[in-house]
Amino acid sequence: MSDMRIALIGTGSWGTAMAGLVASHGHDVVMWSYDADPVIEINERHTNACYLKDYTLPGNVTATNSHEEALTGADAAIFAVPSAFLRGVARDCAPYVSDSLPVLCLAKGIELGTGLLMSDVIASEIGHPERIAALSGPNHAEEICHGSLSASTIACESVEVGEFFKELTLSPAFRVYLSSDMVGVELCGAMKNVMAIICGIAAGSGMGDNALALIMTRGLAEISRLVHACGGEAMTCMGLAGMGDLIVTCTSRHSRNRTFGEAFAHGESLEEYQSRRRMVVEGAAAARSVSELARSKGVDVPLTFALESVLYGGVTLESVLETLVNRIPNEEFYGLDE
Ligand SMILES: NC(=O)C1=CN([C@@H]2O[C@H](COP(=O)(O)OP(=O)(O)OC[C@H]3O[C@@H](n4cnc5c(N)ncnc54)[C@H](O)[C@@H]3O)[C@@H](O)[C@H]2O)C=CC1
Ligand SMILES: O=C(CO)COP(=O)(O)O
Repeated sequence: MSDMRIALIGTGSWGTAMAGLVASHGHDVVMWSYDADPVIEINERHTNACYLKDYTLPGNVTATNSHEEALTGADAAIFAVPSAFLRGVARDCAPYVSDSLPVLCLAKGIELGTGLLMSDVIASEIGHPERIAALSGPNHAEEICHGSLSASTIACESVEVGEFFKELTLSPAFRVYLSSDMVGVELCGAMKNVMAIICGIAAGSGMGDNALALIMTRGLAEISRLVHACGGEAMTCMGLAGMGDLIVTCTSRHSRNRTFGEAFAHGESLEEYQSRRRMVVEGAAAARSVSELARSKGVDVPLTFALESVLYGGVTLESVLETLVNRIPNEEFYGLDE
């Protein structure tokens, strides 16, 4: 793979770490930023301290606020925009994306109102879904930018496109596995954020390690039921995008979802937390969109429904907990038959 020019859409923490990873392989990376400040900082000082502290980008990474400038002449595009903004950003990029450009999606979420995966949101704006891949796994940007060992899964319909992005991102410290199960990989990425908020709330409310293991395990069961109902493979839930990402997001101090849950248990609102951290808590939006998708498929996702009712239904934590612990336990693996 000779040196290429890669458009990296988004200058948040994951976009910045991924830009560094790709650029370290010798490719020129042009980042598109929604905000003006990161463009000046990246071009003048090679840092993006608001999103990634103590990290210096390689010199072959530049930034712009122009979609056209980022995408013209690109050999591939990587979308690293929070899920809530992805459709609008993809729409603005569409005029500059050629029909055959390979595209990699890093966003984790489900679109409210449509139930679409993030790769499908991009496809509905730029067309040609067969050239779009999704990368998901236990990948906190704060560790990857410093070369700490990590791994991820790239899912794609096209083996050729999957292999292309694997080669673009693979390094000894960043191991990349391939999958053809886009539904499983992307749904896992959206749903583990919900479980991480619930784990944060549990920890912040004083529950112990047994309770956190219970939430992660029953969370994985409900993730598997929805993946299966949507046509994905339950085994994907056992992989990096499933169990791997669930563990890291539910336990890591870097996780915004987990730390928001803890802050919420101590009385901070979603709005207060997001403006304090200048970051998006995607599990909060996913509690709603995943619940909507599960209802449309007739799938039981009690933990997700519980978070939805606490965040948006005015239900108290105490009453939701009482409902959850008074449910009569079912067969451990119900809902996975044909
Ligand atoms: N941070 C991480 O370690 C990881 C993040 N991800 C996923 O990557 C995606 C990007 O997340 P992060 O880089 O963490 O974002 P972030 O929370 O660090 O940054 C937020 C970004 O959103 C941009 N933004 C704000 N308002 C906007 C608007 N109206 N339109 C467009 N952009 C706007 C900001 O400029 C900033 O670049 C998310 O879907 C996240 O789940 C996945 C794996 C790891
Ligand atoms: O997806 C992530 C880690 O893989 C990021 O998780 P948080 O959004 O909770 O920080």
